[in-house]
Amino acid sequence: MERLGERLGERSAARLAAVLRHLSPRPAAAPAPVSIPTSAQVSVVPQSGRFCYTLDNDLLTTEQRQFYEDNGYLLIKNLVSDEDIERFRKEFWRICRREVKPPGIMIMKDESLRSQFGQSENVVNKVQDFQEDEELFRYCTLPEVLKYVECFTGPNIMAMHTMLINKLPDSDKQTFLHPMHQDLHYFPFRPASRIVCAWTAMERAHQDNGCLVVQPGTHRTALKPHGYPECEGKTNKLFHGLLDEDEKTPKVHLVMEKGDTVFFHPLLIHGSGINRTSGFRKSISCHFASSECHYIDVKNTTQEHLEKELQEMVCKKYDATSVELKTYGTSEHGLCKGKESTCRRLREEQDGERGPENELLLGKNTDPAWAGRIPFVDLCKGNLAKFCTAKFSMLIHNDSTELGQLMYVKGNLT
Ligand SMILES: CCCCCCCCCCCCCC(=O)SCCNC(=O)CCNC(=O)[C@H](O)C(C)(C)COP(=O)(O)OP(=O)(O)OC[C@H]1O[C@@H](n2cnc3c(N)ncnc32)[C@H](O)[C@@H]1OP(=O)(O)O
Ligand SMILES: O=C(O)CCC(=O)C(=O)O
Repeated sequence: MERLGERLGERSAARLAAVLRHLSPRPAAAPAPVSIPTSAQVSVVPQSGRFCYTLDNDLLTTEQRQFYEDNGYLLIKNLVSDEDIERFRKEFWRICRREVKPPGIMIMKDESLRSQFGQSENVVNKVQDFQEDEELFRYCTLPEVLKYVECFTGPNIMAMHTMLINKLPDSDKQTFLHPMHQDLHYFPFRPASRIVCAWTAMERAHQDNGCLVVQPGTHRTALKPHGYPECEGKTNKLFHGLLDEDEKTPKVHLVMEKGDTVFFHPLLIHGSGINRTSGFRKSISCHFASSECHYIDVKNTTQEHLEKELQEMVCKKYDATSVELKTYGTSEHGLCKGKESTCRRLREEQDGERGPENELLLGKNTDPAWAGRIPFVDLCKGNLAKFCTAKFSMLIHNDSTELGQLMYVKGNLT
């Protein structure tokens, strides 16, 4: 498999690893866990009766809680500083220019500009899965963001999916329309109410440049069938939308200033239109989930065809007749430059009953290479876990696996 890694080249290999992280129920190229303390002041037990989408906390006012309960989103003005946003903007430029190449990152170009040589802010619609980019991942660890996230997830938080969207000027209806959808369609884990998206405007977002559009109250509905809806212009691959748009519920355009942040529920129906201005519309976002969430099997659900589409793409892209996840899984240390020892160790841990991670948990790991690592049990006590190995999987067949257990796979973590 190391030969496969060489053949694919660095970029493809990182991409393959990213795709497989989406698909594999087992940890992929595993970075060392990083922990960011949360306040741990939020009760993990939803308050009975009045509130079911927010947890008891000392941050949200009763009105704010009620607003989220009723509408499925909460907008906090001026949450992220200009200084941080400028740092994210600069990092985005560096990624576009390939000055930095964080492992696993996905750079999505505008379809009509794909053949264009080079990459710049002018052709990149979004970067996704930036968990290995220290500067961008700082967004997910900002205390001002996390303190709100906690109100929805509780204190044990996983950063599940990250995006920086750069909605390009769109003169010919070719590009970046986000059809109305529910994010839960992409997530094979539950419960939905312990998942929340934090979305921060990096410049003023308004109707003309394709701000977020939400249908308030739709978080109270079930997950609906998604696919490629008929819409003007081209549809982007893997951008599924509601097959039957909910015409009855009014749409609200979320006009937001730079730094404003909206937190929204994964069942809330939302999307964004095209950018009719000549400027860019940037946002940075992360989907967080409680580490007490568990994976579900998407077989025979409305999410199953997304799984199939992903599998087909992987098979086609890597010229495989079937995706043998176990085989790919063993190649991770070869594919992930600079992380060999970590990956190999985790690999050994998966294959044997006992691994260094478990020994760390048991206090028996004296290897200096593991010094300072945080065992999962501690992550559970009020920390944000940055752990892309726990990245959601569409192929989980064990419907009771906790997200946290997927981080380390084996061992009695309780
Ligand atoms: C790892 C994949 C995970 C996706 C799940 C998202 C989870 C999100 C969860 C959170 C949800 C939050 C809510 C949300 O965010 S909702 C939106 C969620 N969807 C996405 O975020 C998808 C983002 N895009 C990608 O992951 C990549 O760009 C894909 C995987 C699509 C291509 O990757 P890549 O560029 O490396 O692969 P390739 O060069 O070999 O092309 C393969 C094929 O794809 C075609 N093509 C490429 N680009 C476009 C385009 N723009 N328009 C139309 N087609 C396009 C291309 O022509 C070729 O087709 P064909 O020649 O085979 O016919
Ligand atoms: O930022 C956008 O334009 C749309 C984002 C979105 O729909 C999402 O994060 O689910």
